[in-house]
Amino acid sequence: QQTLAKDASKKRCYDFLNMTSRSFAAVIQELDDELRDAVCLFYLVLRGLDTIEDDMTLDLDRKVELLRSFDQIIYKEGWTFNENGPNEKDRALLVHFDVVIAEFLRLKPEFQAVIANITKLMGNGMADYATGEHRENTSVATIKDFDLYCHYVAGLVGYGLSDLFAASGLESEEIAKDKALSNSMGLFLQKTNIIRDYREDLDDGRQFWPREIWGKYADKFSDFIQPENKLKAQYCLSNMVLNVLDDVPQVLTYLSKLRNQSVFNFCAIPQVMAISTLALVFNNLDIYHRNIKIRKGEAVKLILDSTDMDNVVSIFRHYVFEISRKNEATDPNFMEISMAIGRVSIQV
Ligand SMILES: O=C(O)CO[C@@H](C(=O)O)[C@@H](OCCCCCc1ccc2ccccc2c1)C(=O)NCCCCCc1ccc2ccccc2c1
Ligand SMILES: [Mg+2]
Ligand SMILES: [Mg+2]
Repeated sequence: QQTLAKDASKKRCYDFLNMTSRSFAAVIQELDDELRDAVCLFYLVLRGLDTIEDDMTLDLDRKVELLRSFDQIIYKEGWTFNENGPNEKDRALLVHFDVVIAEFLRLKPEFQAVIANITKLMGNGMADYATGEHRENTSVATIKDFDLYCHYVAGLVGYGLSDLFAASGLESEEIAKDKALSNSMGLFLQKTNIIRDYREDLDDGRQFWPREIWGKYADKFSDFIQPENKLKAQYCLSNMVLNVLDDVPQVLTYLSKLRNQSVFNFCAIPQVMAISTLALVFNNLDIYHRNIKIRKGEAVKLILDSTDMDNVVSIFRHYVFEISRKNEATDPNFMEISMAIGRVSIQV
């Protein structure tokens, strides 16, 4: 009877994984046995934390209390949460979070420790950001703030994944040593999403683009949706893409160190989706009006092709070339973008 109950709650966790993630559920489920459950629970715990961070209807003090104590909450058997607003997209995960906690507590202690440590760092980072001096319109001031916020919400995921890869024995301890490489794996994904999500976040009253960049092109963050600001909007966008290109060399270096096939697929697929998305959004003013996504057919092709380093390198070369083709000489960022592309091109 016990095993039946245990299998049922594990199955429910994978149902929550498929419910809360379009892009990561498939690649997580392809991981080898030694890693699959740990990475699934790592995702669900952090998605639960992010569901609290994203909820703008929560009282700020209540939000901060939950963010800073989430690393202890995941040890509280039976804990659930139903204070999320009705429109919070993943509220069901927290309503049934006792199932996630029960499975988390069945992981090897070493995996639990990695997940709890990253949860503590991310929860406190999110809380610091939510209560920081720029709290009034949750805006990011400098490029340094931008890198720090993305480190909290995504770079730390890279840290934790590298630790899990090493702890599982499927990758060497070496992969977890170079924190800058693990950080870039998260920054590249998160920053690309932040560029793509300009309009969705603006409508939610949130802005993650650093004022140090967009302030060069407009007085207000929402100015870019006005047709008369088309040119400024294009230059601001290319400036944002330039900032993201900095992480490409480290992403390729990290991927080249992986040895386990299932880990490589898991790491490479989100990165090739991101470089494809980056080429799509570059000089594409539609991002100021709607959420654009790469076509399904292209995504499928990328997934099938991203199984070895040579293919991944040529996929990056293809999209970096596409960005250079779209790069316009009249753009004030033209030279910097050409040089950033040059730095990547000598590597791919
Ligand atoms: O609400 C949403 O749907 C989007 O939320 C974004 C936000 O609120 O900014 C934002 O929330 C961030 C806070 C929660 C992070 C949850 C997460 C994501 C992916 C994982 C993959 C594997 C294991 C654990 C994972 C944990 C978000 O989901 N951004 C997507 C990019 C995050 C990338 C994380 C990441 C970092 C390094 C990686 C290295 C290799 C493979 C996957 C990687 C994945
Ligand atoms: Mg979110
Ligand atoms: Mg969030």
